[in-house]
Amino acid sequence: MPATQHYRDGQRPTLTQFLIEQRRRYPGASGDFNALMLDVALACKTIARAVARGELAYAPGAGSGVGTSTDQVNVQGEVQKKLDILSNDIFIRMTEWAGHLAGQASEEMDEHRAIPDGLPRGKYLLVFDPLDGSSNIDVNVSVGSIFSVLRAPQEAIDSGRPLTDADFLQPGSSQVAAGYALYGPTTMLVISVGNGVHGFTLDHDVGEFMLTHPALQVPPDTQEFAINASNSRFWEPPIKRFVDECMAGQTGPRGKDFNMRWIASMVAEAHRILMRGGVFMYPRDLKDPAKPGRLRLLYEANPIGFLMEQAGGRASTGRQAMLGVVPTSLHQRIGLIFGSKNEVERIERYHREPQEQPDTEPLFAVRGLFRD
Ligand SMILES: O=P(O)(O)OC[C@H]1O[C@](O)(COP(=O)(O)O)[C@@H](O)[C@@H]1O
Ligand SMILES: [Mg+2]
Ligand SMILES: [Mg+2]
Repeated sequence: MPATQHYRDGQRPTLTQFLIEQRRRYPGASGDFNALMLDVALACKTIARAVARGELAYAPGAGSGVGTSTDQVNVQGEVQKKLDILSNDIFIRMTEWAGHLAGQASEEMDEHRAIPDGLPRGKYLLVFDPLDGSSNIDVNVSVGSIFSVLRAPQEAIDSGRPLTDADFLQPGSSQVAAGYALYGPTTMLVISVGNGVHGFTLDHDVGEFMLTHPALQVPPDTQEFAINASNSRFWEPPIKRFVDECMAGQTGPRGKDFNMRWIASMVAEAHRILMRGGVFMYPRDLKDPAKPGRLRLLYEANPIGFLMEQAGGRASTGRQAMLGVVPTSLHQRIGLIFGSKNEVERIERYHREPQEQPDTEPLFAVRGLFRD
C-alpha cells in the first residue's frame, strides 16, 4: 500500500498525519510507537535550533563557541564537542518520559541507560548518534542525528528485570524503524518504519515536518563515490581495486567517468545518496588493527543500512549484508559500504575475488593518477 494512499495529489501531510496513516496497517497498535517517533522528531527540531543558532548561542569570548571541544572524551576516545553533549541530553530528555522506551544507548554514553525509576517503562529501545559529523560544526557544514528503534526482549518487559547491554545487541534486520535528521540548508527528517523511506522538510513557520519526499528510491547505478582517500594506503585490495577502476574513468574497465565526494559527515552523504544515488565507503582497513572500521554498527551503520535497503539500495561490510551482522558490543565499529545496489554488489564481488587485479595503473603507485 503506498504510504500516502489516503492523501489526494498535491496534499502534503505532516509527520503526525503520516504516522497515523501508517498505523492503519496495524489495527491493534497502542500508539506508543507513533508517540516515540514524534518525541524523536521533537528532539531533532530542538537540536536543529541549537545548531542553527551557532555561535549566537554563546556569550562572546574566545573558546566559548559552538564548535568548541570540551575536556570530555567519549567511550570511543573522541573529544566531545559542546553540541555533542547538548544533543545527547536533548535526545535523552525528550524521549525518556512518556513510557514508550525501556532504555537508550548512544555514541556519547559509555553504557546503555535504562529509563530511570519513577518514569514509566515501555517496550522499545532507542539507539542514537545525537550529532553525526560533529567535526564539521565549527566550519558550518551539514551535520545530523541518526537513530534506530529496536524492541526490548519480551521477557525483559514482562519480568521487569534490569536491562543489559546484550538486550541492545540485535542485528540491523530487527530494527522496527530508523532514520536521521539532517541539519543543512533545510532541516529534514528521513525515516523508515519498514514501509519504504520517506523524507520530511521542517516548515519553520508552523514547526512541523511536512512530507516532501515520499517513497525515496536509490538508483541502482551511479557515477559518484565517496571515500576518505587519505586512508588509501591502508585500504584492502578490493577497495583499492574499486577506487582505481572508478578513477580510471572512461578509459578504464568501467568505461565511464566517476565523480568523487567527501563531506566527512556520513548523514549528509547518506542523504545525497538517497536523493540521487552514489556509493559511500568507510571500509575496514589496516590503519589500526584494534579498530575494524571507523563507523559504529548500532547507531550509524545499522540505521543507515536499514534506510538504504528500504529504498532499494544496499548496505554491506563488503563481506556480508550489514543488517545480518550480529553485534558483539554496544560501540562496535565496522567497515561500512552503502548506496546504489549494483555498485555495492560489485564491491562485495571484489571481496570474494580479491586475487583479481584491475587492468589499470594503480591510483597511488609511482605512475598512478596522483603522481607524475
Ligand atoms: O574524519 P574522517 O576520517 O573523514 O571521518 C568522517 C566520518 O566520521 C564521522 O563524522 C563519524 O561520526 P561522529 O561525528 O558522530 O563521530 C562520520 O559522519 C564521517 O563519515
Ligand atoms: Mg557519527
Ligand atoms: Mg556523533
